[in-house]
Amino acid sequence: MAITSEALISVWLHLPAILVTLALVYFTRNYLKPGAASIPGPFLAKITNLWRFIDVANGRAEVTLYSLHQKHGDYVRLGPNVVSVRNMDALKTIYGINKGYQKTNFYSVQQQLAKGRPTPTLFTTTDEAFHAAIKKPISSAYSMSTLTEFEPFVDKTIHTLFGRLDEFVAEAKVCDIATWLQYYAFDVIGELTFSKPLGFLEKGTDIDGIIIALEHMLDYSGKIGQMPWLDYLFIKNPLRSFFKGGSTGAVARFARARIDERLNQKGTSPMANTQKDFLDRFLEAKEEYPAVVNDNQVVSYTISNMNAGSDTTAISLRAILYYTLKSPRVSMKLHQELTVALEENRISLPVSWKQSQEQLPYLDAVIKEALRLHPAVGLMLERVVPAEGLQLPDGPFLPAGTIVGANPWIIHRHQIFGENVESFVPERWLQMDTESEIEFQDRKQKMLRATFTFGAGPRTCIGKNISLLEIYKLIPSLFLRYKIEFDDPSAEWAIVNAWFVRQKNMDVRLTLNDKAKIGS
Ligand code: HEM
Repeated sequence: MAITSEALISVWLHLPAILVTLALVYFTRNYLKPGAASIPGPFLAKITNLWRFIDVANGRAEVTLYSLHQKHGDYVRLGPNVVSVRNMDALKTIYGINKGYQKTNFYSVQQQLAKGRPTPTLFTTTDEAFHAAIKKPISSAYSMSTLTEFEPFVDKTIHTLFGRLDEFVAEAKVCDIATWLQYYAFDVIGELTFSKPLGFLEKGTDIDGIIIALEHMLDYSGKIGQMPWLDYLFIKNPLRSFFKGGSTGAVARFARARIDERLNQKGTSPMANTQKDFLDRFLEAKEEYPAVVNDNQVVSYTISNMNAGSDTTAISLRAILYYTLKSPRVSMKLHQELTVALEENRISLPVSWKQSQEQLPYLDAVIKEALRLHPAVGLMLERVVPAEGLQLPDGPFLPAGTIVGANPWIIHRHQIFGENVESFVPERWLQMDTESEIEFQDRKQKMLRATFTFGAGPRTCIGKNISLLEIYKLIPSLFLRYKIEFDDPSAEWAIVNAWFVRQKNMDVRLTLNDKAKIGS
């Protein structure tokens, strides 16, 4: 007995020394992680993920990472076991088809709870077999060929947006266009998914707190995703689930309500009409693939649409508008292209998808350039190195389990894109006087291959065509209908990188361009 208490006292007396020794062992093991150990990076990042947690919490992680890559080259160590990659050949492997690189637990943190259980979606699942199974039944709904079927939904929302913006014109009021573009993006995705806008444009407000809930979810998962185990202390804490019922997400509530409505009004649903929305297509998938698609999976598809497709589109629209307005030269060139095309009846208002693709090459360059300079996603698209490991070109061998990936903000500033990569130069997407057609196509293909706006590989954005439809129709229509000027031309927008790099403070004044009459 006496011996036991003496031992306990001795441990107690030496506790600080024991803890310090354990911490030293832990940090040293982290520092010496095989493979990653020889990659440069901030000292603290080599011993703890707390470094990247704090960096992301500070809200401009893409800026830190860019300067680290400028300093260290193609590979930067961001955590004991985490490597940011800028080498294009390595990225071909990491995001290659059938290469076995799975998403990391960064994505599990984004899985919302339903009845206390995390529900993986198309976007957030880390299980590749499950991903393939749930993608197959619905991938055709997102194909290029369905775009024209979705176009009337987009037209409808553009009309509603213009109705609201006209009120700012009539009252000569300053318009916070960043917010109205977000309302547009949310209402379009509501229209496309449920044939029902979420009602943001009509009410001019954040209905049911959906936008703020999504913002909180992104703030949380951007940070916590750097140390995913923290999720089990906070949102996925079993005690919290027990006391709070364990369901998260205003978006999920909205989605479930719309699905219940649809199931209750069978026969009068848009399925009976010619215009099929996403929900119709998901319900068709349920009939065709009953073993994979049940009611919960239908809800999950709709949530993926809303969570992945609304903020990202709003951010892209804001970037296009901001950079264009900030450059009088670009504004003028774009304005000229649009007004000439309208006068010659080559385009209508709203501009159709087909017209935007065939008649407006400068618009295309402007959009590509804005999405290059400000991709919506601002953290690494993390993947886990599979069993065979990864030999980095001109770098070390990384063993299985190392977390690797690219941040679109870094790749988009690669020398492949030419000079002045920090500047907004749409012309880099057009043929130069000194360049033959073949040379131009070659250069353009290289830039397109290095474009990560919509991700890359088997987990690339399924909604890319849909968002391009929303963007390529709204932007030219907006510039045709309105003369848009910043209220304070010298003011800068405010940016926060919380996984998605959202912007605020874009006050503009609008005047009506009388020549551009909107069609029905
Ligand atoms: C400009 C707008 C958009 C941008 C910038 C964007 C960006 C991305 C990116 C970067 C990824 C890959 C994420 C990763 O690898 O970690 C992704 C995946 C995804 N996106 Fe988008 N997205 C946009 C619009 C949309 C829209 C409109 C929808 C739905 C209608 C959508 C649905 C999805 C889904 C479901 C995934 C997961 C795909 C999979 O893992 O198979 N996105 N998106």
